[in-house]
Amino acid sequence: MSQVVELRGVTLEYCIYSVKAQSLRTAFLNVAVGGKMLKNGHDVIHVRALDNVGFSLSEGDRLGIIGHNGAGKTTLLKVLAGIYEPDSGLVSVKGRVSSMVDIGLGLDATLTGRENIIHMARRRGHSTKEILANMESIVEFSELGPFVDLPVKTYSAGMQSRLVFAVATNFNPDILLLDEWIGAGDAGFFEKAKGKMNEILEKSRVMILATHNFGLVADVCNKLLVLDGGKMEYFGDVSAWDFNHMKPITS
Ligand SMILES: Nc1ncnc2c1ncn2[C@@H]1O[C@H](COP(=O)(O)OP(=O)(O)OP(=O)(O)O)[C@@H](O)[C@H]1O
Repeated sequence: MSQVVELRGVTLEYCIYSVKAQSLRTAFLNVAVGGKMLKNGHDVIHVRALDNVGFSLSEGDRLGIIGHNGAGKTTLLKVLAGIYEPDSGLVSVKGRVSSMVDIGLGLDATLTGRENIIHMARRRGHSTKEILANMESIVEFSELGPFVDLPVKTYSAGMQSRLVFAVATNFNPDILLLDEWIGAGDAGFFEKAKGKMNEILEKSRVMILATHNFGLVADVCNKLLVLDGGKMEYFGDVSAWDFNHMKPITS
């Protein structure tokens, strides 16, 4: 089966400059969750958010990424979306990617919802003609009503989430990246979003979902990646992972 996504030895460090206060630096270095903190002789701290991550996904795979806060889930999705370049390693993603990774990143708060739809869809490689043909279905799905013609800075987090979700899922992407997409939005929209996700799951070649919701992973995904401090603790079939004891099932 052809590989749609392939990562090998992916490592990424964030540099935090000018961390001047010694107490803050010590606090950083002692933190229990998150990527590995490394300091140099100057006022710079490096956080290794991804450390030698490698896996491949084939046509039809649905990957769930789990891990503690700061484990590197969002960073990995950003690498897959092409938002970040890794410091080292190989990333190969074949196909049209649609991501709902960083809501703030995709939206311009000064523009209206409708204008943001155009911008987001353009960034995903769609033509103006294609976007305008899909505009009403995106607006309708977002359920923003008249708010769609107001600046996004007037939206709540849930409303922003609806808008990004409506664009991200409208065009039947080859590869769909979702980050805690269930976090925002009310119960009604969650049910609708779940239905929509199932619909596009049928059509997308690969879906990758980062979440803390183990039940959702067990329901929707066939593959699982467990990250811990930027390192891969497990990659394999969901059915071979014991979510209660957070370890592989041993027969
Ligand atoms: N922009 C940034 N600058 C510096 N460090 C960052 C930045 N973004 C993330 N990090 C650090 O990288 C590590 C991984 O963060 P990431 O957001 O990928 O984790 P996560 O698994 O998605 O966490 P959560 O479950 O809390 O959303 C953490 O230690 C975090 O502090």
